[in-house]
Amino acid sequence: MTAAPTAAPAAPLVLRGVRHSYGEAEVLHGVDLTLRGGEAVALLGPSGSGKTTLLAVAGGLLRPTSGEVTVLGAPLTGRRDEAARRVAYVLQAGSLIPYLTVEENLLVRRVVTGRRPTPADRAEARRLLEAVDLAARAGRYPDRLSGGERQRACVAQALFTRAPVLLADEPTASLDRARGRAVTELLTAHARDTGAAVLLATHDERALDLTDRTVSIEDGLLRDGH
Ligand SMILES: Nc1ncnc2c1ncn2[C@@H]1O[C@H](COP(=O)(O)OP(=O)(O)OP(=O)(O)O)[C@@H](O)[C@H]1O
Repeated sequence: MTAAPTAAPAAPLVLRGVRHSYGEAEVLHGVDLTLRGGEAVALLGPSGSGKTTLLAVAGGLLRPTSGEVTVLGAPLTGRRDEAARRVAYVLQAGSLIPYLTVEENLLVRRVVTGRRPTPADRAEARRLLEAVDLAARAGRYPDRLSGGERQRACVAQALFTRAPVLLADEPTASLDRARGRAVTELLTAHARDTGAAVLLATHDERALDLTDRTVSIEDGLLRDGH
């Protein structure tokens, strides 16, 4: 037997032949997608094309009807998997806990029960809140934020987890052009600086020049963009 060549490190996120159906209706028809570490990829497609479904399958929120998803080489079979813990999510519906302040909503993502946040945790939470222009809102509760502020808090929350895979579903939907670009820039810089793979779903073509690559989805099928 010959020795196996040194294996390249597994890609942060790989989807192979992923199909998904809601009842009888198949909405993903065999998606193949690989995200490399350090790249930010835009998933562009019109409303109803399958972006949210693809992200939900990639994050373990939905099981594919067939095909497979791996995170750093480990199979993802559900939200409780070890693999799923390596995926951070910016959900369209938001993910802020209402009885925690904005800053606490970040800290709770990484600081496990029983451990107090360190000064370094707090400093990083503050740095991220500053990056999304929410430093002045750090002590507020989510119900006292605007829709755009909530969306930016969710982005900061996902970045704070330092997960190697970050999936963001329309993270700029409630933002004006300048803030939308700032958030896209932040996600791209996060990929570059931390080596994370970032996939952001959007139907907004205005910020595509900021990501490393675009893949388009139409009627549940991918085609490579630029
Ligand atoms: N829970 C569900 N049950 C049945 N069909 C669904 C469900 N969720 C989505 N669909 C259908 O699956 C298809 C893809 O929906 P999906 O939400 O993934 O698209 P999208 O590209 O994210 O759209 P949008 O940009 O409007 O959020 C659509 O035809 C939608 O009607």
